[in-house]
Amino acid sequence: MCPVTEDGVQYSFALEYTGPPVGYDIPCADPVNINNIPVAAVVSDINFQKNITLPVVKPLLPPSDPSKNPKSVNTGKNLGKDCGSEEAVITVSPTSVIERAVVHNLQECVFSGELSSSGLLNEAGTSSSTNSFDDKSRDESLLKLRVSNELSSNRGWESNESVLSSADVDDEYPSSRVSSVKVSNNEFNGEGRKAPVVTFRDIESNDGVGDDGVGDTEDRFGGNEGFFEEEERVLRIKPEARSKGKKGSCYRCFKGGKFTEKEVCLVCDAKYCSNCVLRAMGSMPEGRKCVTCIGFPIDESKRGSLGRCSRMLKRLLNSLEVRQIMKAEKLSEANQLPPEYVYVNGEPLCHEELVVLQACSNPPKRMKPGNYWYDKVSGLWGKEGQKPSQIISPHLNVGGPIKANASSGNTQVFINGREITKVELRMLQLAGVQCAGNPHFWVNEDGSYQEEGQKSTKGYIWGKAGMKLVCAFLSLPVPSKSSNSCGEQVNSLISRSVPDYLEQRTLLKLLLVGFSGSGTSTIFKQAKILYKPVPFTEDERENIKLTIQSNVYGYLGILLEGRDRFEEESLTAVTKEQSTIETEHIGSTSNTNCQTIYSIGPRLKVFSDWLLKTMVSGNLEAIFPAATREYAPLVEELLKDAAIQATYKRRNELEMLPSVSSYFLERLPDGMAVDILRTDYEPSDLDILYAEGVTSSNGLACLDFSYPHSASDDKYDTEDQHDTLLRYQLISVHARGLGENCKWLEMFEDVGMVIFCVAMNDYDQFTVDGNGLSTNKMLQSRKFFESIVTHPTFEQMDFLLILNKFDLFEEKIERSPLTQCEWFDDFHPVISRHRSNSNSNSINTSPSLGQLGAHYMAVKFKRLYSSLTGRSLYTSVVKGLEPDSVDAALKYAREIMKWDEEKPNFSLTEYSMYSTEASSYSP
Ligand SMILES: Nc1nc2c(ncn2[C@@H]2O[C@H](COP(=O)(O)OP(=O)(O)OP(=O)(O)O)[C@@H](O)[C@H]2O)c(=O)[nH]1
Ligand SMILES: [Mg+2]
Repeated sequence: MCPVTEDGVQYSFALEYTGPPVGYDIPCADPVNINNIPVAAVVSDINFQKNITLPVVKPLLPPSDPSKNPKSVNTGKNLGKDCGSEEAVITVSPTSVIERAVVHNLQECVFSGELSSSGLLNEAGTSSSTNSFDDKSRDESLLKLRVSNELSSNRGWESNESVLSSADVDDEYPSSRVSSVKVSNNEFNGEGRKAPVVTFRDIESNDGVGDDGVGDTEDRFGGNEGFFEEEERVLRIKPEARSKGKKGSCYRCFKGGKFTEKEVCLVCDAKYCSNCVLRAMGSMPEGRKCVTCIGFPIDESKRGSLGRCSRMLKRLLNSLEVRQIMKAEKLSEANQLPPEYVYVNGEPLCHEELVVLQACSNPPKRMKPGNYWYDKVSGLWGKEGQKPSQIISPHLNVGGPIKANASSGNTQVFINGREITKVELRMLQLAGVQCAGNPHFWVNEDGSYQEEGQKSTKGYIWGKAGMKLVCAFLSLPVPSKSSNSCGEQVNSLISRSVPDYLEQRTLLKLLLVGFSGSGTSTIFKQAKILYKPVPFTEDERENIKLTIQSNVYGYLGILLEGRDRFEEESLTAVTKEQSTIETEHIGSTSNTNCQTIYSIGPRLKVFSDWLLKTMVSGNLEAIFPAATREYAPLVEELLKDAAIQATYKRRNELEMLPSVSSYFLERLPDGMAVDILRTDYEPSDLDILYAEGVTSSNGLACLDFSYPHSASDDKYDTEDQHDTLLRYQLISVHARGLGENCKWLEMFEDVGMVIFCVAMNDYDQFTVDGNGLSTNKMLQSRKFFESIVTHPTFEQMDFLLILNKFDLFEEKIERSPLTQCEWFDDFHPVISRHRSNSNSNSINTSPSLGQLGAHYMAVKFKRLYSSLTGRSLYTSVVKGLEPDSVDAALKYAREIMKWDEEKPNFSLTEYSMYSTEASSYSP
């Protein structure tokens, strides 16, 4: 049969794999399925001059390539296009799957090549077969496409397309528009050594199809059961969208440009503007797909966006419709992950195995096509070549036996037959497991372990206090509560008709870092208060209360010290004055019992001396909280004493008194923090936020949370129901906790984004650096920022910069110029106090000096970041301790992560535009 096109030129295709043999365990008994041949490539849309699109091949995650970014893959697109010749050579890497082969404008094409026993297309004529995966073979290989032309005449794809574009909203799916692949595997034997010929045949071109192929085709397609016989299989090929309009325009009306908001088809990537989307996608029984794409599997790179509604749809449809469409998108059969795309311990899954895996009580999160390893005894689960990412339900009968090198460990320590990674070894060591002598451990799902060959349990890995934190720090999983039910009821699970795909929850990690005093602990506490129904337990509140009370004692101590100093200074001044008077009036008696405004009575003096002595000796913590009860009346008296009040007025001279102390010391109308020191004191949320030392200042803190659904989210349309299902983890780690040269950062490689905090009011403050030199705090913050953003672990990571403490900054910049920091020496704002904004009628909308400063600072960091990484930095300003401000910043972080998932749909300019737009100062 001759493949023919509209222009009368006939083509035949030969696809050959000419690279070195590579081994993928695709069983050869598997029917030859073009969807499942891991040849590699990444060719998207090869357009020959004759308007033929040849195989569209999507990357499958290579076994040891954690690269999540499909953009990094060479698409070979231009190669095919520019070539325009009759033979195109496309460079591909041999670790991908031909997902779609689309033939436009042509009625049939033949893919000829050979499958090796490992299921690979191999150089035609040779029958090499390899089962082992050889690293070298992963190198770029060549895939040859040959096109030869003969003459013929027939109608082609273009004429189809005109039918397509007139498709009406509720049109039934026109099966005539389905192309099909006819796979002939009669030459295919069980060993796969003989070259099968894969024939692609457009359904309309079947023998005897007349010019008006549409009606014919429907009949043919309706009755295509007959095609599924032993000898031949007919498979659908996904439609490939091509816009006739200019680049970036709507695929239906050809209007608009790159920046027009568009909805994307999950299958063919066609993009429609808001005027066309409902016409092109109809009632969306399987979610956002063109009417013509219904029934086709989705583009795997879009799996992450399943069920995540766009703003456009929310505008166009009512919420019930949106919910139904999103539900259909997640649940419809055609959209489910094809089991054969998931390899577990080197074996592709079958349908039942995938169901078992997804329906178990603790399933892998967000499963995507790829290669995974699974330790059935402990339930440890991870991507091939990587450390474990999760502990799923154990004892599931899926995939093959685990391989020793499954996680590419090189520690010579084994768990259930797998050589563990360095991080796991570190975890074992921290858990107190003896790892000397290259032991082989047997670890059960409850964490109990024993050495192979021995009977007694030596201990419990995750049982030790603090192990959860250690694991969180090392980004290692811990057993979830649901995973320790021993033995899954596999059979009953298989019989569950619909696996609960909705429950595929994921944990998105946000790493919060910043230089000392930048406010990370405060943001962490804010997140707790904002997103946890019970932010602090009774015990925690009691501890916080004690912390705050001891802080206030600390402030009091600083005041008392100050008072001593001021009193002494005054006395010296007075004595000096008196001695002058005395010399002037010789013979008068000297009076050493001088009183100053800083003097206190003897009783208070005794108490003050005792308190200072206790504090200096570091015993305050010990006598606390007894002190609160016993000395409360004395403290109250002290705080109200005129001498202390006078000292407090000169607080700017007390370097040791942190500015936050004003919050606690000035909270009452009578001026001092008396109520705090009472035993019945209950700290408010704001007290907790202001309190120093509530979260560990050295180490690491983790917070698991979900963003609650709030009314304001609806208003701004930033939230969708699905988000309340997503779990997030905020990991706060102190600069000190990262070790020298941030060496611990590599433990956070699986975080979704990094939030970096900078205290804006640091610009005129100094601190002593590691070399004992006094350095500007902002410059130190910048240095820390540089080392984090350039750390190899975070190469592809998104960064959100939080410019913190705007309230303090705004107040400070009015009296202390920003140029005090040498990095900001070119800040010369032009302030017009009564300039009206050209965009509004309001008077005096010009930004304040603080706002200009914040914007300037954001730009400085953005420039620095892009010069270091070539990427754009997201920024957000946190106004102060009001919850709304931190809430906005953390929700912004969530939005960024959402965009990240949809990144393939964004162009760089669109993306960076978002970042600039969204970065705003809250005032
Ligand atoms: N006024 C004001 N104070 C803030 C803000 N954010 C944090 N603070 C205060 O700044 C001080 C330091 O904040 P922390 O959150 O402890 O800073 P950190 O980065 O954890 O600091 P270390 O752990 O000590 O390195 C605390 O007393 C906070 O109450 C803010 O936006 N406005
Ligand atoms: Mg802290």
